[in-house]
Amino acid sequence: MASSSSSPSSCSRIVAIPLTVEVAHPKLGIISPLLTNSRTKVGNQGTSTKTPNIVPCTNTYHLAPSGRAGRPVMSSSRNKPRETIPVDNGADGVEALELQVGVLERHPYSSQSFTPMGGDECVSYVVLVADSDQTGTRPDPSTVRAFTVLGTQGVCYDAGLWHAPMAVVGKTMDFAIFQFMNGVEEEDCEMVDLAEPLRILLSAEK
Ligand SMILES: NC(=O)N[C@@H](O)C(=O)O
Repeated sequence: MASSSSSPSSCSRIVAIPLTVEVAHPKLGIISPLLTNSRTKVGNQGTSTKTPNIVPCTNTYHLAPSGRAGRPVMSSSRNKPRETIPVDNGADGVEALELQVGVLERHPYSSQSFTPMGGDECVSYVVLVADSDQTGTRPDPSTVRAFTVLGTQGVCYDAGLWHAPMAVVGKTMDFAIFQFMNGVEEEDCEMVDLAEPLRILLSAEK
């Protein structure tokens, strides 16, 4: 996993908002059976509804410098909660939580999807995404957007979208992760250490 540092702009808190299709970044997909469309079909003898192609499964390893092909990889992942800091959010005196994020990553040639296993309707993890800066090689911290995500929602980072490593809050979460990989470290994942951590404000509500 290749990493380098990036100097973000001055660091104020970023408020995380609930993830919905209306507010999601164009390259951030949501995986949920509640998101149906004209392609949704009834199946399994009428016991299921199935919606195909809900998020991209991008593989552009043919563009990778090594020329090594990407192959589909399905992983399981158990994630412990990240440390959060109780803070006064200054608005109505309600205690909130602050999550600090010091690293952003991207998968230049593959989408990456996280599908919870056994999640519930509580806020269960935090997703951060950012666009690249003008060089195209670093995240632009001024574009960071933060979302709280329910344990019943999965997410998909499309190829090249900068994002924080999985940040579970509350209780341990299990995910199935789907992506393409070719085994070349810097082509599978680029990681950037931020000069100062991003401070994400989470509501203390469940
Ligand atoms: N995206 C993220 O949380 N990390 C992944 O790159 C991984 O390999 O787990």
